[in-house]
Amino acid sequence: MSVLPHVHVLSSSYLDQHCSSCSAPATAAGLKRCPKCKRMHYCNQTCQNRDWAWHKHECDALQKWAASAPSEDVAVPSDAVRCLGRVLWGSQKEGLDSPWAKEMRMMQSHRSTLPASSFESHTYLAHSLVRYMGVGSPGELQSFGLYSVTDLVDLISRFATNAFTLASPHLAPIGVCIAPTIALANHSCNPNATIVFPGTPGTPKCKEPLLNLIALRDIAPGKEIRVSYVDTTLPKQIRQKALAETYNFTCQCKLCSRPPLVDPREAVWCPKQCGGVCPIPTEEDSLSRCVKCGAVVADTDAILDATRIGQEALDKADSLQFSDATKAKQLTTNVTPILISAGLAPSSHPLLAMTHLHLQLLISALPSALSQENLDDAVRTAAKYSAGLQSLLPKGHPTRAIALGEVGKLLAVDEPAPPTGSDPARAAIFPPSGAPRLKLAYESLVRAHEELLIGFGRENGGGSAGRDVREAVVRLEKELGVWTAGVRNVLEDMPMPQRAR
Ligand SMILES: C[S@@+](CC[C@H](N)C(=O)[O-])C[C@H]1O[C@@H](n2cnc3c(N)ncnc32)[C@H](O)[C@@H]1O
Repeated sequence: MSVLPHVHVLSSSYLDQHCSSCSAPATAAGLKRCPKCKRMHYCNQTCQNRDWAWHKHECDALQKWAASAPSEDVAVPSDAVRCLGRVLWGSQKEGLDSPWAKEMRMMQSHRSTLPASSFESHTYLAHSLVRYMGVGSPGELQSFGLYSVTDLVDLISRFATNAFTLASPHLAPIGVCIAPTIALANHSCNPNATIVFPGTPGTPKCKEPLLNLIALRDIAPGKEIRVSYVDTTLPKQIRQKALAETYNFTCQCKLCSRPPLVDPREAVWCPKQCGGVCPIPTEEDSLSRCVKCGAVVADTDAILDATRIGQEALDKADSLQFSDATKAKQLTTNVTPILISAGLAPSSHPLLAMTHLHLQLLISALPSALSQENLDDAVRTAAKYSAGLQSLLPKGHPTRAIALGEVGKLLAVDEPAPPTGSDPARAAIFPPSGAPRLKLAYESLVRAHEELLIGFGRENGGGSAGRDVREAVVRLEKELGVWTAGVRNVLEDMPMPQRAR
């Protein structure tokens, strides 16, 4: 199922990097800036014209907001405020009794059961929205269908409960959107479907950003379609907290109510190194045993300390990654070994999230510092991240598919200084060099392509990410000279054979 969201906006930091209409990234030709507000950017006149129905209201509001802003940092309202602004102008444009406006109003609100933790953020959002809309009195809100403060709180609660992250075809979060039909899907931490923006070839720009609801496995007729509202690589406690705070419910899915004996999200290696794993000890339950050999984890304090330090470092590095990438990389580089030496399994929190952040930092630094050492470091980190995800997410999950593609793409980068000579000991070193490296790149990309076709839709060719990987595979095939019919079949994008009924 694929739909165009009712409204979508880019986050402030992406306004000059993506088109505000179709959300495509800037190409070499650059983007055209709105000459009035100087905030919104577009691919071309067509995209600008298409967005004008919204932007004509927004443009004035943005200019007034910027004029009264105390500093450039806050010269553009948050994406939540701009998205809500578009909801209100949209309701006026379409008509308060239009199906568009009714669908918006029918989305679930938690106004009457709002947790105290959301009072402050909702109040702040309400004040910001009123200021952004330039509304001087409550009466002026009536033309938007808001007749009381209760209606305003309802609007904000519906937004908080139903908004989706607008993501790039490679899963980078770039904004926020509302699509009432897709918002009907309830949550599970082990979902049978996923929501992506694949970027579809041949789709006119006026149809983008197209949101796709994609089945991750066969769903029997009558069975409920469930997606995940939170990152399912996180441990139960963190998922449950986020679900309670933002969505106001306690998840009862199988993963939450009947978790496995050892959840790979919260596991340490056996202290006797038998190959088994033990649950991460907690303050409340410090006795932890290996599920395979029964060995007891002795130094529980060291594990508790390491996970606490890891979480703090992760939060800090996360907040620094764009403003001070060097400092963020220092943190991930220094703290990752602490987590590893405490025995955390690669799929465990916060090691997996730390590995992911470290990988992003390594990849963004590569173009300016491409050395064999840096490239190999990035390959190793990508492989660790991908391996961690494989024990948590099902085959074809978009996050897992993208991560596997990253491994293949990094392995396929030309080696700047491959080792010379024929040292037999090198055969055991990861990543390999020369032809074995290309072969590994090829195998990873073929597997990634297969998974991208699932996670981003076979009919979409796996989306932009699937097409990128496919092109890389074809290039490597030529390089490796492996034009075998068996391999080509994998890439034919042929529909899967129908199951026997
Ligand atoms: C995006 S809406 C989903 C559609 C909503 N159930 C409806 O009928 O409009 C999110 C809200 O649905 C409810 N919800 C979603 N998944 C749930 C679950 N697994 N268990 C309990 N409530 C859930 C919660 O109230 C949540 O805030």
